[in-house]
Amino acid sequence: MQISLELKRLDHGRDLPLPAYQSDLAAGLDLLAAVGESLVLAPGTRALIPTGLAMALPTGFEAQVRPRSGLAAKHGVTVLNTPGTIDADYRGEVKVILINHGDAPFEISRGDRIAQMVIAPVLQAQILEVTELTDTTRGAGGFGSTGRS
Ligand SMILES: O=c1ccn([C@H]2C[C@H](O)[C@@H](COP(=O)(O)OP(=O)(O)OP(=O)(O)O)O2)c(=O)[nH]1
Ligand SMILES: [Mg+2]
Repeated sequence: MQISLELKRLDHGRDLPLPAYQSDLAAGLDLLAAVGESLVLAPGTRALIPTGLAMALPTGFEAQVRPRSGLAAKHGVTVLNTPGTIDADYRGEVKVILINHGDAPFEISRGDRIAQMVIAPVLQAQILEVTELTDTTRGAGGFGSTGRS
């Protein structure tokens, strides 16, 4: 399914390519780091990385900011709040909260692909407060409650 996504390159991202799907059926658009020359993420530290992009998602959609598995597997670098949520009414800069869980400093250069963004449909619930909930076989069981005799 295809939708249109309005993307705006901000001044500090003007020279960077727009995010793109890297294969025909890729789910995520790679996000690029709109940092200055470069930035080093020391082990155990996090940083809010600018992408130089703002956008207008269509009503009924969100964007999820997710890690790239290559960075996680090779360097222990991931998105701290994964999946980050971009609301359809957000017009500020999209930023990525990266954390270095590895044991070596991780260098981020301008234009590096640091995360990916997946567009997904959203349902907003109409909240109905009740005093009784319907009965179910599971009831209040959870947290490993099934399969026990
Ligand atoms: O990884 C992320 C997560 C969020 N945002 C932006 C877009 C999103 O619409 C807004 C708010 O995000 P969220 O609701 O997760 O943060 P909050 O702490 O609840 O802030 P707010 O009170 O502004 O909703 O911040 C990003 O740029 N990157
Ligand atoms: Mg919020």
